[in-house]
Amino acid sequence: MKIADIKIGKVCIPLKKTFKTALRQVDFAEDIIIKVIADNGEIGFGNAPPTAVITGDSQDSIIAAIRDTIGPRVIGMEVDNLEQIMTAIDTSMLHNSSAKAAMDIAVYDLFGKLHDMPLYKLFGGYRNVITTDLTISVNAPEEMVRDALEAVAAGYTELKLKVGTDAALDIKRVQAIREAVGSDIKLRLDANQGWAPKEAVRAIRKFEALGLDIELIEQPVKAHDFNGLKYVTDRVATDIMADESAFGPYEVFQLLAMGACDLLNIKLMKAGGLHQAVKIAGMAETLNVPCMMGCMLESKVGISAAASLAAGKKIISRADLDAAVLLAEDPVVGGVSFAKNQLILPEAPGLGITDVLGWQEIRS
Ligand SMILES: C[C@H](N)C(=O)N[C@@H](CCC(=O)O)C(=O)O
Ligand SMILES: [Mg+2]
Repeated sequence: MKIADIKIGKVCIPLKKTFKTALRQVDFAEDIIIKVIADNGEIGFGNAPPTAVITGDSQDSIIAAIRDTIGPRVIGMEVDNLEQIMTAIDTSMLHNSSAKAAMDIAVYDLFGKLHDMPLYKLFGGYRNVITTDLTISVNAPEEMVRDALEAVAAGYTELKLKVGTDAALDIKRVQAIREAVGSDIKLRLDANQGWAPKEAVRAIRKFEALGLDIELIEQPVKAHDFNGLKYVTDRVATDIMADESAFGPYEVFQLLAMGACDLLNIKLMKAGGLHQAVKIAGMAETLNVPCMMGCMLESKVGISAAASLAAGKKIISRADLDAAVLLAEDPVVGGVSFAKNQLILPEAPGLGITDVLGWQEIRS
């Protein structure tokens, strides 16, 4: 099976509710979706949501990288030569991790189809169901309480609260939500780089003093500030997770060598795809650093790929794979299915995806 053609398209899906973090606010998920077509007609699906504030990748940069640089490198290659294709993707250009991830996901989908195996089994098959949290956007405390209660009523037992806009208000937000949802619901926080290191330590010690029982805190400080992240990790009892700092395997290696965090959030769009994410999981497992599989605002193509890796690997013990349920519509046919807060992995080969409805081809 050889890679014969690559088609690039996009979907634009409204969100059920405005998504707000300390970094950005959005009402639509824009997702570049590629179809990598093999010479026997089989299609591998991949995706890349442009999340410029985190990855630096825009819609135009993703399209250009796939069309002009990464795509031409892999056309004609044998899907069975997976390692060679992955090297071609990785060495095709610097950065552009989202475009690389799209190509990597589509090639893995084809590889699974070629070998008639679902991707989660190919990655180790540790489990076939995973539990995801649901993200609560940062808003006024009353609105966040309403959203949190709605999520709990819908069956979510783990909530990821977005904070990081104002430390004093963040304390009120988290306190109000803990009071409303009770002690059985797991609360994790994501500051999306919003605090300065000392401010983070003060806020987290306050959460601890108030007995708010926070499971973990994601990315308290700026992505590049590894020393600041370590400063926080060393001074609080609550577990600290690196997200934006833990970009690809090299950054993760540095963070782990420094002991700068307690946990890692792995995302395919930061790592550059499944192949690189496997390297991160391997380093984490070696040092017994638990991982969460995360996502951007993306369609079920990327969520199915991320869930496949998370289900495959024991060290990926947590999931923030809620993007597809934040969308008002699901244009993806097949892939993971949802039952309340659980993602059920498909037994069909590859990602188990057969079509993406409303996909508009981009021609240049
Ligand atoms: C969607 C997911 N729950 C999430 O919060 N992901 C990112 C932010 C993604 C974005 O801004 O599109 C995160 O910071 O963990
Ligand atoms: Mg995060």
